[in-house]
Amino acid sequence: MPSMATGDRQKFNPNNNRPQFGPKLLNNDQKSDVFARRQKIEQQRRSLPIASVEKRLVEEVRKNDTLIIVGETGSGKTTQLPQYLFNGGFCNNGGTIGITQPRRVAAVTVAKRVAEECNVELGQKVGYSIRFEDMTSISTRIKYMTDGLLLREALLDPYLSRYSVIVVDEAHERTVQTDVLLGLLKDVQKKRSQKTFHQSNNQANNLAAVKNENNGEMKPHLVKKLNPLKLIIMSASLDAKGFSEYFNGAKAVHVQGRQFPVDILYTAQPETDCLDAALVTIFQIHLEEGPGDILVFLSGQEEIESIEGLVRENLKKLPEPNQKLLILPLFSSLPSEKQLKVFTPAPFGFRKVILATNIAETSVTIPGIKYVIDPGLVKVRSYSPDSGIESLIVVKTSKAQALQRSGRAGREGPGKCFRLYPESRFEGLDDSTVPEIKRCNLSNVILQLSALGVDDIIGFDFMEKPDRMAVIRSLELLYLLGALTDEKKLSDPIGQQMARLPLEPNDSKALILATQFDCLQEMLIVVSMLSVESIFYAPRDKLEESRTVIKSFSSPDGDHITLLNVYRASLEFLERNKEENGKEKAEKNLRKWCKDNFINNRSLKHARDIYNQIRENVERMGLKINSCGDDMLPLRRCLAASYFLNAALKQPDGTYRVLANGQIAEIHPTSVLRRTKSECIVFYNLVQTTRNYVRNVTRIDYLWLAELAPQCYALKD
Ligand SMILES: Nc1ncnc2c1ncn2[C@@H]1O[C@H](COP(=O)(O)OP(=O)(O)OP(=O)(O)O)[C@@H](O)[C@H]1O
Repeated sequence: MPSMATGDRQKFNPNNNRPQFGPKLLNNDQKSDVFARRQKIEQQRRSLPIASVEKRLVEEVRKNDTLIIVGETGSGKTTQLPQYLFNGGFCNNGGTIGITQPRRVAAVTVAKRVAEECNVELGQKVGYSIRFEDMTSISTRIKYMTDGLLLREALLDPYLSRYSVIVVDEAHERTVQTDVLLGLLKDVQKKRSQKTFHQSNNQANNLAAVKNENNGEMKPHLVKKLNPLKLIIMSASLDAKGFSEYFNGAKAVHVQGRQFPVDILYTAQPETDCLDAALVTIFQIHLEEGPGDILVFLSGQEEIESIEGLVRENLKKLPEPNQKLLILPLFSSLPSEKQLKVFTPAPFGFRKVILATNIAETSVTIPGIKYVIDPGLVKVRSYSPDSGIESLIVVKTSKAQALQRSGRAGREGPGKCFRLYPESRFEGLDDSTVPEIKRCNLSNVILQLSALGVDDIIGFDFMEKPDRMAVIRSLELLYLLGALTDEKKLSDPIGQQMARLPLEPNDSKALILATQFDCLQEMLIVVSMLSVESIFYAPRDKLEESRTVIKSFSSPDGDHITLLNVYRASLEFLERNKEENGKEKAEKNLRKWCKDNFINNRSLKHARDIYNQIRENVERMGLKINSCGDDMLPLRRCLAASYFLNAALKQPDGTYRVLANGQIAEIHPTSVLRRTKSECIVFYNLVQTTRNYVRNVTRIDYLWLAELAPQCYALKD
């Protein structure tokens, strides 16, 4: 899957686009509301466990260049520490306090809260910056951002000289980005204490590239002198010892106390059907417990949408007064404005039920949540360097994750967490999650590090080294794609261009090549459609009907072109409707069109957003956006030229053998080529369930491989 940042794709420049407000004149009632809210916030802040150790924490940061802070969920780390440091003078030289979060939604909502606590307009003293959305200005001193964004800033400024302090929050999550960032920050600290500056050619190139990507704008910042970088690693559930060892014996402090108690409840027996257990628990809470909203953790969009349907169905069976349940999904590919809906209070008399993936697991405070339902499962990436198979698998959470999940209750008052498994299972869980870097394909990480001037990946100071075989496999892939030179340096221009696209290397290569095959317009659509989960949906009770309708889009050449057909048909429908009915009505009609055609409207909209975003990227890179019209041959050839490592040949028994590694797989039942007679195919991904399945498949000519990927395939005759 492409590593696409999600959410609102609008580029936002607060200084240009924000409406200018004059002083707001409030009437007396409004004034007293504002006053009461300010008093409530002040009182809340004073009662947080962290408030009693403010002075000590500021002192510890002053004394130690690196500090590890561990404190209960909800104790006030994320919202308060940056304010304490600001008040403690850590921005006096014009420096900024940067706080990284593994997820966009946390960066945005926490920044909003802290701006409110500081009584400032968001984007001024307090702001946030996530990919394609920058809510900061030259006066921003407390800046929340994703860890990926700080990595990109490092391309621009290898010293991270704008920052006096960097706080890596939720470090226990150990995402790939966090791990790369930790290694990089360690190096930046060293460089800043030495006060020498060396800019490699690579960094100079990247600087130019990123400057260009930001429309040539670089925000000025006011650091007069480079002080040592203060680094704070923070979480409620991290292995302080491991982090301390990595940071050369850095000091760890523990903030004691939690704000409100959370009752943990377990089931007596293991549950065989987690979705059903979650459904029953939602209604049990709704009918038997007091007021308060419910947060349910589910493993993915599909589970969320399926339980959403079941809750709605069951709700209709309840007597009228009990039907006041507001169901809100929350997953990463949901557009930002929809994600943020969960943070607004439910209408009077209603109870919110938020169906979320683990994006709601850390950092966020969702107002109103009193009950958490935790089935104890999470979807994670898994990668086998031997087979080259990367898949998403559902596994048990770690203890750290269970703790974080229960910590989403008890933030505004006492809460309850319903773990849908017996207590004995909790005892057997791993303490922490296996770092993502140990279980994912590393080609993207390598590309990122190469762009940062790190050529020796094996020698890079990772907290935990990735598997050597996985590094070798990923280097091989990048080499075969032409992204790396023989000296393992980023190639120019292919590697440089690939590093600038927010996609997996195969997808970036497909876009770069597409312009040569005269089909960039089509490839942009295909890559965007492949970036989202489940475009089609087939309700259990309408299986036959949905199959017939979906068939009308299908192409005998395969799934990529089928997806292209869906996108084109929806766009044509939308444009025609806009002319006749205006934008708003057209969007509404499109929703109905999607429903009638068994297409997931949310996913389609997300694909449109991604399309606009990547199109902007490739335009800035100067690639010519050309189209092959209705002739699909160039597109198929381009797919073969980019996904050549995912080529497979039909076996006499009807299965397929992946040419690059000999894996045997079947075409997935959802593919339009399921019953194909095609001798040779390329596929987008290989998933492992009870069997190996290849998904998103296109028919190609075997001979194209030797012609288009001679570095990998040679003809014997
Ligand atoms: N948006 C918000 N609305 C209402 N209260 C909030 C909001 N954000 C934070 N709070 C309050 O501030 C408290 C501290 O939140 P904060 O995120 O700083 O805690 P934390 O220690 O970082 O927690 P975690 O480890 O779970 O991220 C919350 O428990 C809640 O009471």
